[in-house]
Amino acid sequence: MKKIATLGPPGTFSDMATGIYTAAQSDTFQVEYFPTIVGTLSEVGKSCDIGIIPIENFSEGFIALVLDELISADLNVIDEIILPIKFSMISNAHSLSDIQQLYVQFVARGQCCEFLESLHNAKIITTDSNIESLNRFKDSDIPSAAIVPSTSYRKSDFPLVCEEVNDYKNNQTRFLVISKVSQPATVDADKTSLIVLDDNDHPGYLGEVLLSFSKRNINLTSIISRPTRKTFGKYHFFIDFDGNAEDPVVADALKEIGKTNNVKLLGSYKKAKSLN
Ligand SMILES: O=C(O)C(=O)C[C@]1(C(=O)O)C=C[C@@H](O)C=C1
Repeated sequence: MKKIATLGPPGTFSDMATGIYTAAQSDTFQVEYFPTIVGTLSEVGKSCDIGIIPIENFSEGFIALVLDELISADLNVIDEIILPIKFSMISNAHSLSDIQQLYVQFVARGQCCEFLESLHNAKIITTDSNIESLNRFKDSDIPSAAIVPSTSYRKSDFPLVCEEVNDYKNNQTRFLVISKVSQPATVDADKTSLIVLDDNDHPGYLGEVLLSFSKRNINLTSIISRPTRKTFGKYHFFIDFDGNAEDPVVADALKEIGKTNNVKLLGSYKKAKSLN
């Protein structure tokens, strides 16, 4: 049976995305849980065949540490999933002003800023996953709280619950399905991801790359830079675009870009439907 790596403990949003992915596959999978996002990613191709990793939140943008891992690791993107994200705050205190400490996952923190700003007395403790936040809160013996997935608790178990504490009602996170082994793109693959590695910085570097897409009428869906960490002013570019790398027009664009740049093709896959 194939093994699939995801962020644990069970009940994280990553686990929910994993459930959606596995339900749509003909293969059966055994889910393996890891305590951190980077730890999950690093098990892909080792103890696990594939992994499900959050890559982008609707309001917070891309998760930098995932982008950085994709630059250095040799991994392929084979699918994506978009999930609605709703958070609640649960507490063993009776009023917000009594809360002394609050557990929140480091990406979730940025999605609940307005609510967290309103808590003046609580020390904020960041965690690696939303279910770690839940478990550490349950173990605490002082007035505490946690920001947790809205599906992860029973309201009647806690004296204080605030629902939908996420800043944006329509909050969503995009997850990537990652594989060590490259797979032939499915026939319905209509989106491609790549990284242009900054090995050949020169005037017009980015402009030339963009021109290769625009003159062929290829629509970019995102472009994001990450520093090379070698010197200021040098960046790698992550580009997502509509189209399959095997489509002759796309293949032609990739060939042109590859002549003067070091391109890391991450893969072509079926674009997930946005939940708007
Ligand atoms: O902790 C979880 O529940 C996760 O699956 C991680 C994660 C993330 O890091 O983006 C997933 C979705 C939300 O954006 C918040 C947390």
